[in-house]
Amino acid sequence: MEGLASLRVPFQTTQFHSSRPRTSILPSQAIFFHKRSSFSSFSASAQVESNDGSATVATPGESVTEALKTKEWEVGMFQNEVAASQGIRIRRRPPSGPPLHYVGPFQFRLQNEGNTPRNILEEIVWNKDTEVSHLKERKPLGVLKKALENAPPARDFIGALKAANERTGLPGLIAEVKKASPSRGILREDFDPVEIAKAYEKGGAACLSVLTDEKYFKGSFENLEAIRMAGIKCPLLCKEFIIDAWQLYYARTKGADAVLLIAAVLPDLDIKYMIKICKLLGLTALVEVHDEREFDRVLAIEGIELIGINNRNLETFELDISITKKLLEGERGKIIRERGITMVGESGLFTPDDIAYVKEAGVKAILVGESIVKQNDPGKGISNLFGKDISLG
Ligand SMILES: O=C(O)c1ccccc1NCC(=O)[C@H](O)[C@H](O)COP(=O)(O)O
Repeated sequence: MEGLASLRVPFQTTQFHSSRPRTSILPSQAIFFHKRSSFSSFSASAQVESNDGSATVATPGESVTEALKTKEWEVGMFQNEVAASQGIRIRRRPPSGPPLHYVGPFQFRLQNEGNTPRNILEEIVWNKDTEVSHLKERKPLGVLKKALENAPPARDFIGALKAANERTGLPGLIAEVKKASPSRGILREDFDPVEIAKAYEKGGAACLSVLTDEKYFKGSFENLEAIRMAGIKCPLLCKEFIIDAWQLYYARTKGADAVLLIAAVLPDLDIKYMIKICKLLGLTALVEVHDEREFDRVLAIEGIELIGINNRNLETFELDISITKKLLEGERGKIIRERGITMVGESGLFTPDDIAYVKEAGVKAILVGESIVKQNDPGKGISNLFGKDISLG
């Protein structure tokens, strides 16, 4: 789509690319502008049928493209309302609406509280929404379904974690291939994803987590594909911000064996629907929670086999590994044991004491990035983390 720019840069992530004079901008406001497509000159009233079969009416002066954008925004607003009713604070779309104003070839939007993300997770989700809609245009679902025929077979992610847990008596390790993160910046300058993946596997990792988000984590689907094609045997988690079922198909075509579904972002119906699609594709869903409310929502969903407790608050970056313990105490821990759900402790794990602490809390697996990816030898980083060599020898 069009180039998006902002004068006030939220979280220092968007860039200004315009030669447009800045004098017309109010001091506390910013402007998003887009180059208008050739469709924009079409101004007669028109009706178009959208994906859900309903019709969108373009009023006089409004192009079909603009009308569709408005419709898309309305759907987003409905999603925001459903999500909010489930305690989800992340808004799927900016609530103050799509771009409104046209001058010459540019489309303007005043930046205000309603269209500025409230935290980094919301910013990531809004960007992902735009990114995915562009990708979908390039590779529609039909094309992906065809590509699935050539995808490598999916491997047993939970089976690998359980086997490692039985072999070592310690939580099975999902080792994360991550170059950077919003909370920590660049973690490793000399980043060779395949070399890191090989070192992790040699060091005793049961599974690998590969960041595919480019903008915030400097990851890529090329990394995921390259690791899969390099002969790595560990099952691979596609660590992505999933907001659309299309991404599940895409991840599978790139060699993923598992995907992450974040309860702080996805309403219950989305999680239920995506779990069904995952089963259809042979993908394992790691459903991530951070607090009691999210955990209870997820426990009420049928067919959940793998739940991660993220010790990092993705809105504030605050890390607290006692969250894993708190959520697994009492009735919830009992339900987990009765149902045989595999629990994963995620984020902020650095020492053998941390591992002992979350193991004691009841996790059978851990997801670790920073503490091992930063080591010169990430394989050695694994022995340091566990306080002993857990490789197959
Ligand atoms: O890590 C971040 O800054 C972050 C920000 C926004 C959304 C997600 C984020 N991280 C994802 C993760 O939770 C971690 O990559 C993963 O659990 C490993 O954590 P760590 O061992 O602390 O690197």
